[in-house]
Amino acid sequence: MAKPKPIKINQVSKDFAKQQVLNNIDLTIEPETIYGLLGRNGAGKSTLFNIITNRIPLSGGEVTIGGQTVTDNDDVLNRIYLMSEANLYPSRMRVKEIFKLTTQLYRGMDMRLAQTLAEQFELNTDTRFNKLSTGSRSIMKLIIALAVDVDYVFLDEPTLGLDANHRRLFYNALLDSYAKRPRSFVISTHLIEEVSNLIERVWVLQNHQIIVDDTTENVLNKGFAITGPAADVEAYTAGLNVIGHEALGNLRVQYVYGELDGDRPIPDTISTSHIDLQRLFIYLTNQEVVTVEN
Ligand SMILES: Nc1ncnc2c1ncn2[C@@H]1O[C@H](COP(=O)(O)OP(=O)(O)OP(=O)(O)O)[C@@H](O)[C@H]1O
Repeated sequence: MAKPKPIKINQVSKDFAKQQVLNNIDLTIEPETIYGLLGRNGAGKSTLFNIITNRIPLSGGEVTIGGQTVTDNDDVLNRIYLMSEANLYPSRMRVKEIFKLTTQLYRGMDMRLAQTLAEQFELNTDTRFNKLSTGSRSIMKLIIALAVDVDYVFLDEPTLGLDANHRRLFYNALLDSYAKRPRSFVISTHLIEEVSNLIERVWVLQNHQIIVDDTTENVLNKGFAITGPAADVEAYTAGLNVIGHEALGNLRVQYVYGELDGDRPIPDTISTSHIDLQRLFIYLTNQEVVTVEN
């Protein structure tokens, strides 16, 4: 089967009344790649997902696949699945009926996988949707997202309401399913450390724009903690892209995003180490103005 065409997000903007949410977003979603979309509460993650999947209209720009717009285009929309908090199902419908409905709305669904996952997650498929707990609703939607036959799956806070065991089960099921049938997943989440081993590419949405669009590996390689006596640390980090700092007794830690200056010798009093994605995200999104060199 030929590889699907990438999704291109070109200069996409969105305003709600007078409130600007997205400002000229440019992104490419490649086939068979797992992305993490990170952003603080209200940054616009769900809005971006809703636009890409044609749930809401955009205010400017366009979203295309292979040159075709996604707007009201069923031919391309049936290759894209959005799992979100919204409950779109008839409330009295049973889980197994919802699975069947999904096969009709998309190109199909791997019913055997859906059944296996339902057993693993202990979801009774005879239960009516309105009788499911919050966690069980999430589980049902996750099962559909993993079993539906599409090229692009958008997961908007997929683990909402799931306990730690179920979250682990889901991450494993996602990787398993991806290995058997590679396709793209775009995951928005606040549980950054839990997905950092899963995602190949990181997007950070902040101040209406994408401020990071890079491989997870590159992003992690660019994040440093520089620790030592305050005067030495400040002298060493002068001119570098400092995104945050902390005082630890007599020591100071400055967090840097970007290249360290290779020509500048590191004093003996200073230690440098890499930082995790969660901490990097906190500092990148804590500031009014952030300079990010992609
Ligand atoms: N239908 C709507 N009408 C008006 N404003 C909206 C609408 N949907 C979203 N917004 C506003 O757009 C902004 C972005 O919301 P969105 O839900 O996309 O953020 P998010 O990044 O998904 O947030 P969270 O992490 O809290 O779920 C918020 O200020 C929200 O209040």
